[in-house]
Amino acid sequence: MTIAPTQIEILNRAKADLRMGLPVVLRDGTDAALAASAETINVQRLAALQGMGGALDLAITNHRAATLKARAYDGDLARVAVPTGSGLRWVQALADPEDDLRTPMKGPLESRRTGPAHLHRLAIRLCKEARLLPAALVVPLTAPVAPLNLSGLTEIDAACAKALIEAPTALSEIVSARVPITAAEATRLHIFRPEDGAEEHYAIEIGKPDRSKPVLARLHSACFTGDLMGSLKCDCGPQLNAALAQMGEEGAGVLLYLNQEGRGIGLANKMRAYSLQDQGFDTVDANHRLGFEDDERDFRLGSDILRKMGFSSVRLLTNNPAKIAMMEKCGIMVTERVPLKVGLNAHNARYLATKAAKSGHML
Ligand SMILES: Nc1nc2c(ncn2[C@@H]2O[C@H](COP(=O)(O)OP(=O)(O)OP(=O)(O)O)[C@@H](O)[C@H]2O)c(=O)[nH]1
Ligand SMILES: [Zn+2]
Repeated sequence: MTIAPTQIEILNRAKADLRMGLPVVLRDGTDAALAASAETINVQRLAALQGMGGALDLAITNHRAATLKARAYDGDLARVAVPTGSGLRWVQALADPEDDLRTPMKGPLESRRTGPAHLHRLAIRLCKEARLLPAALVVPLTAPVAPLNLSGLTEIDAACAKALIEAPTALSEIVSARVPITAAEATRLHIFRPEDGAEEHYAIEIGKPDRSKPVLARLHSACFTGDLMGSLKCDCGPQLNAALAQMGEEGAGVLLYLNQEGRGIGLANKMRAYSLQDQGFDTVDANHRLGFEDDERDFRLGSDILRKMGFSSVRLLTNNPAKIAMMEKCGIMVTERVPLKVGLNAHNARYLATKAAKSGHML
């Protein structure tokens, strides 16, 4: 063991760099590129990337490309050539759909069809991991680009990074303590910390559930607006309270509070999605216009925490069949689905209907 950072630590540094607007170096064998977030880059750094003389691309997902009517020759992504002289506003208008309806004609956009796209794909993935808009500026570092002083920039080995991002995150329990709550006085809160330095996740254990029997369980994804503000746009707050109340009544249960805000896109992007919903798009289309999949969550976290707590089978409080499928795939047996139908109101009726129609949620 040396004191030098591990690949996973370097990867996390890269996410922080992207959030600050700093470019990172991506290397894969002889291929190398400089990548930066389209959302956070500033005028000076954009000018520096343009001054390198290489083929500067804006990498966007196929979903964002479809909205912009840009060709996605790489399947899941498009490499849109950044025309000489384009400024920060051009880049931001392509990355962020906020003004799409006001200024619909952004083109003509020219997508690159030759050359490799794997570093562009990784750059988009890193932006998503950093909870930024999934749009990255990418410029090759191979000749004929002007030599650049890269000292101090975080350098990532692409193959390593890809494997690390795809692997389930290892979590360990840091601490647990008694927290009496309205739903049940006998409640403990457990804190689980991922080894990659990312956000912690919580388990609320009610009573002392028998580990040899299926436990009444809920995998609840963080919803700041619903859980804390009492937002009427979704059903999260009432679901959270109803689940805890049912566990309290039965005297046992476990609610995992997973920090996957906005189905894994982060609160800032969820607010962008809400702004699009105010323009008339539904919850799924809003995610797509931003460049995301409908659901970017990783439910492997949930099965890992349950296993670490000694549970192997659950009675799952959910209306989402994807959660059941994922639990079973990850080796947690779902002996029963317990429906959780609360919180319907005039503001969230369309949202819930969309989830039923497009994401297979059970009404
Ligand atoms: N991107 C996005 N996320 C949203 C929106 N509305 C709510 N969310 C998020 O959706 C997630 C809902 O989480 P859950 O209630 O655990 O999951 P679910 O898929 O609805 O499944 P069940 O509630 O178990 O039936 C939370 O992370 C919310 O922050 C939206 O319009 N867009
Ligand atoms: Zn919510």
